[in-house]
Amino acid sequence: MIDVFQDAQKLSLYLAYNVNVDAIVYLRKEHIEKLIRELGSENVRRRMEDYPREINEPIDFVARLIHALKTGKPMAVPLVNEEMHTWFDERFKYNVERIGGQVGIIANLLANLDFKKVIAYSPILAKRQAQMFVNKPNLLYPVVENGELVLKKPIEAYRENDPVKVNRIFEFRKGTRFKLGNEVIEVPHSGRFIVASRFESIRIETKEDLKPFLPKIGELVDGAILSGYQGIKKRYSDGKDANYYLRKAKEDIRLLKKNKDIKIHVEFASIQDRELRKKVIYNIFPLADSVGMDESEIAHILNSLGYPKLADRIFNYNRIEDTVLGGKIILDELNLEILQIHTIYYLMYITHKDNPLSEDELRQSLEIATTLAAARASLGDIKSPEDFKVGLRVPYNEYGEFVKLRFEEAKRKLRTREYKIVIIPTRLVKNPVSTVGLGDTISAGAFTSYLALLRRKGMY
Ligand SMILES: Nc1ncnc2c1ncn2[C@@H]1O[C@H](COP(=O)(O)OP(=O)(O)O)[C@@H](O)[C@H]1O
Ligand SMILES: O=P(O)(O)OC[C@H]1O[C@](O)(CO)[C@@H](O)[C@@H]1O
Ligand SMILES: [Mg+2]
Repeated sequence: MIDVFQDAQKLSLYLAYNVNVDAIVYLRKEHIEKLIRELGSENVRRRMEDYPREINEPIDFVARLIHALKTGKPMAVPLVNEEMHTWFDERFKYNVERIGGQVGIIANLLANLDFKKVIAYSPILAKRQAQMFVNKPNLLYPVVENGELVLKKPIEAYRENDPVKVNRIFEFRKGTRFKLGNEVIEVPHSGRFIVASRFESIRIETKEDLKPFLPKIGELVDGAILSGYQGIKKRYSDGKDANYYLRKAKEDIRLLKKNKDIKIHVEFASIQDRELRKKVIYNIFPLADSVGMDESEIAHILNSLGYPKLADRIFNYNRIEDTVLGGKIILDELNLEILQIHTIYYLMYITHKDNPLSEDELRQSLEIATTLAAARASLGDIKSPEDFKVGLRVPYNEYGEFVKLRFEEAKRKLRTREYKIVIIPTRLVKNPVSTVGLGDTISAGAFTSYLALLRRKGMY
């Protein structure tokens, strides 16, 4: 496995579009009970039934937070009311502020793992975000100067007037118990609840000056990891809309592939609005080779594709058989080369039978992914390739054998002949430093090792 990891380090990657500041709160029982007291347990319960899909007022936040705590599922809900900044800041002291967004997290991870080159792009780059990137020669931000493409360290490329985007992350821990009225709730899994800022000023796009250089950037790298589409809004006050930005996003992928047929991984993230979610899936997935997502997200996607019952089963029971079935549907309907699903207890790849990698190789790639996540969960951050070993010391979760058994059962029940499907149990850290970004870490490890394995076989 180490040799595959070493081959992956030789790769160069392009990343776009989101770099945020994650302001993290470690949620305690007292925080939760105080919020419930402030807003009233009956009000919270009622709003939980309404299931608000964006945060406009405090009760929306508390309702969705409690829902996430009750299910123990990773969720993200957009914050659309800028006036709520003060409300949050008066109530929470942020324990940590660190780089966030798929680009921010994956850029620092790959740069610290000594990958050959990481070109990280975000349409906004304020000083605060630039300072959070690791300062290493292999992590660069693309700018256009005198009509030429120049790759600079983020700290030399930030723009004074760019907005800073702060997301609030609520880290919750398994076993936390609190009362909602007479109901005692115990959090079933550790995870994170993201309050994702969605404001007019931040557009998910490649700025016009850089756009003509995307084919050149494609030539410079071995693959691209794209994410951030979840930040597109339905409509903007200047008349632009989601269709406009998605058309631009499709153009970007075509340009990146224009001079060299690089593989594209799309890291999916929660999109609450059903219409928007559907648009992102139908516009972007068909242009991607590989897609990664967590268990809430696969359920959301299946809902959009018209499989609400299967979606509910996956969300509520996380059964392997259902995930295999759902994964096959997504792989086929959107015609992906490979789909990677990360859940609390297992990681899964689904590809078509003709994928050049063997099942054993696909498993190795997932092993690298979970090892990196375990290292990050143990240490908080991966600072050097040496940290990989820390992940290797984390044991598989206690349901490891059960996972394998259930998978064999699922394969017997379902038609799987036309596919290669592999599964591994996660190496699960009991008391993670934080969980936000572990999925991004898994997907970066999985996709880059997948590319490295293809390259070994002369297939890429
Ligand atoms: N304590 C932990 N130790 C190791 N891996 C973990 C731990 N908690 C979660 N993970 C892994 O991280 C994944 C989280 O992915 P995801 O929800 O996409 O997070 P994010 O979007 O914040 O990166 C889980 O599916 C699981 O595989
Ligand atoms: O959708 P947004 O606002 O770019 O935020 C994505 C969020 O997902 C993460 O990248 C984790 O996957 C967080 O670091 C970040 O806050
Ligand atoms: Mg994720």
